[in-house]
Amino acid sequence: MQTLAQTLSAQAVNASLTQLLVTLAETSIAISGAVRHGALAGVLGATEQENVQGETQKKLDVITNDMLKDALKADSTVRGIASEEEDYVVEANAQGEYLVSFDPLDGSSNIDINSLVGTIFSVLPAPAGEFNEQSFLQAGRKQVAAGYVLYGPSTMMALTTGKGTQFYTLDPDSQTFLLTNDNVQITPDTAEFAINMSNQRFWEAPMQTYIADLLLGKIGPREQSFNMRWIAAMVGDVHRVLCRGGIFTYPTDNKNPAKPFKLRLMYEANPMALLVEQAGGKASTGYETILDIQPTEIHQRVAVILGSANEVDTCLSYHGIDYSEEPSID
Ligand SMILES: O=P(O)(O)OC[C@H]1O[C@](O)(COP(=O)(O)O)[C@@H](O)[C@@H]1O
Ligand SMILES: [Mg+2]
Ligand SMILES: [Mg+2]
Repeated sequence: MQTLAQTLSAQAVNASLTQLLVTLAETSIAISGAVRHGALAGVLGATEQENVQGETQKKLDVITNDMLKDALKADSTVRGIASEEEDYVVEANAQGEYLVSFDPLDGSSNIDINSLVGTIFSVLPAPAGEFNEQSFLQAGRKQVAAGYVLYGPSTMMALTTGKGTQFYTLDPDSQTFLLTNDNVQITPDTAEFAINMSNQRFWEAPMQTYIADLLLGKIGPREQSFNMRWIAAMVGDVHRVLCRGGIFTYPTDNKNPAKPFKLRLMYEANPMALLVEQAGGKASTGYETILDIQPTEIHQRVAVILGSANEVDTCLSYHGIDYSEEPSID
């Protein structure tokens, strides 16, 4: 089986991007070790701190953020970083060619129940000149690489450098990632959806109607039964979609009108959207293709609808309807 470096070489990925991706892979192997030790290492539970988004930080949020920040600052290819757990962008090396945005621990509410968590990352080219937040504000389409590492029963990495999406599995003996799927393909059709149903009353009309039709199953307009899954870690839900198809959404809601979206564009939606598109799927907000959004700030949030291409299209067709005139779709 091919190693990560061998696969990147076969893809003609340049030396500096290869170096950066190896740094990310090696750091995630160290994170995998920290996660595995769980309660034995005293890394479970919350800190006293909040991040810039007002969320209480788990100990592992802080530990994994520091591991990635230290490793990336020490990598000469990195110009700067942006993280869910850092209020502001962090400058790294003046000569660095790349900007890395990351969610060091996705699904952190799962950590104390020993359930799925992961790390999500996005790599953008560093613009010439001054380094600041503005440097990161590039559409997701500009990403030169994106991926996640899932700390599950086995540790797996999904990665794209724009040449399809690949899966690697961490060999626990050699502590190296080995290529286990060189061409991930999302089935275009699906009978499985993922959404946090507890927010139903807060959704906009298009999502209310779309999900209601899925729930009607064979007696509804879709004339088929749909199953539901929700891991509460985007990294786990998107991994399932990449493995066996499905539609995943965290839609707009009005639970808190000041915060209509949950997922973060730069280090959750964009990298996942690139992985999904590179595997033949689609990713949208309902009104706009995620990878075409022009970001306005590093911690901004967006609605996300992604997965099997035909099912995403069906969901989007509900968003084209004027619900003030017509409350339901035939
Ligand atoms: O708890 P909810 O509302 O179901 O939200 C789950 C979503 O929140 C997230 O956990 C946010 O990620 P963080 O753990 O990095 O904050 C997503 O991964 C997941 O899809
Ligand atoms: Mg997250
Ligand atoms: Mg996180």
